[in-house]
Amino acid sequence: MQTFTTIAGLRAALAPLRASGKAIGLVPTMGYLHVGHMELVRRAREANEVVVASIFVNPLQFGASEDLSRYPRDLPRDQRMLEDAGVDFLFAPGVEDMYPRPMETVVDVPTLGSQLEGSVRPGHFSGVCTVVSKLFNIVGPDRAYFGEKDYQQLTIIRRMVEDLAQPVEVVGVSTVREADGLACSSRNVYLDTAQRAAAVIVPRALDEAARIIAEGETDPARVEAAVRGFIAAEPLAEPEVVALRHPDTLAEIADIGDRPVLLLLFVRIGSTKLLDNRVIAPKKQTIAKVA
Ligand SMILES: Nc1ncnc2c1ncn2[C@@H]1O[C@H](COP(=O)(O)OP(=O)(O)OP(=O)(O)O)[C@@H](O)[C@H]1O
Ligand SMILES: CC(C)(CO)[C@@H](O)C(=O)[O-]
Ligand code: BAL
Repeated sequence: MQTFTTIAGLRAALAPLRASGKAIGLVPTMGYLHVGHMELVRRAREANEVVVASIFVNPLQFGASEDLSRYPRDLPRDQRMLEDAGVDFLFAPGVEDMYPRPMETVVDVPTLGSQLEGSVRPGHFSGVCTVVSKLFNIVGPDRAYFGEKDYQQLTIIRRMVEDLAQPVEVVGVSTVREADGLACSSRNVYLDTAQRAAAVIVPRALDEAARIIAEGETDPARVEAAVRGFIAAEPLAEPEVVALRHPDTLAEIADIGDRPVLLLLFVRIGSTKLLDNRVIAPKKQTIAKVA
């Protein structure tokens, strides 16, 4: 695996491969890799002749009071993991490589990006769209891989690619979990022992919502209130976003009919944000047979 820190270096390495028609898969990350990231890499490796991973802790997507400076970093360890997984190129630019001048141009998907997680992280998704667009321009991937754990991010990126006709196929990858169900996440290292034990409330809240819906509840507000209460019963957990939405558009839903619904959770434990979600299929109506 070759590591590049400059845009020009990576472009020069990829140009002949692209010219000879090789399919390029891109896995964008912020590093401090875990098995969830490695699943994205595995999917990219099985479908593309060339795999590029990127590691860049993107300042544009962090608010002033967020964890940019303490975000976990371990480049040598990440390099070993990517090399072992058969990645061809790692792009690990510094801020000065990626943004030699303050960015004047931004990419924004404002309606989708200002709600849910965006309502508690203003500007976050614009920062994500801007850096992901720039990575697409640098790498020119045929396919790019993103986790369903960040469901709103994945939805916004799909919309950006469609709106701007960016020539890349966006591939969503199922969430990889710890043994107790907690979604793997780089920020899980922030949790102390008590917080880590409490964090299991997040996947359990998804189970609770599925149970309530399976029992026949059709009012989204009642499901959301019950799930909020379920999470808040864990003293260390603060439910910031609990929302039932349309799985494709993230639009609010008036009632839970016979279509699957998406439950999105954004829960704080101490200062750590945990994201999770599940698409829940409602209870099948049993239709009485006419004799
Ligand atoms: N558990 C997981 N399963 C599948 N994909 C994941 C998982 N965790 C992260 N990803 C995906 O990996 C990519 C890079 O994510 P990122 O580097 O921010 O990691 P993260 O663990 O989500 O970090 P953070 O804790 O900062 O949210 C994103 O597309 C993200 O959705
Ligand atoms: C897609 C991404 C790498 C852009 O910085 C980041 O938001 C992430 O890690 O999910
Ligand atoms: N995984 C999403 C990146 C972020 O929280 O900034």
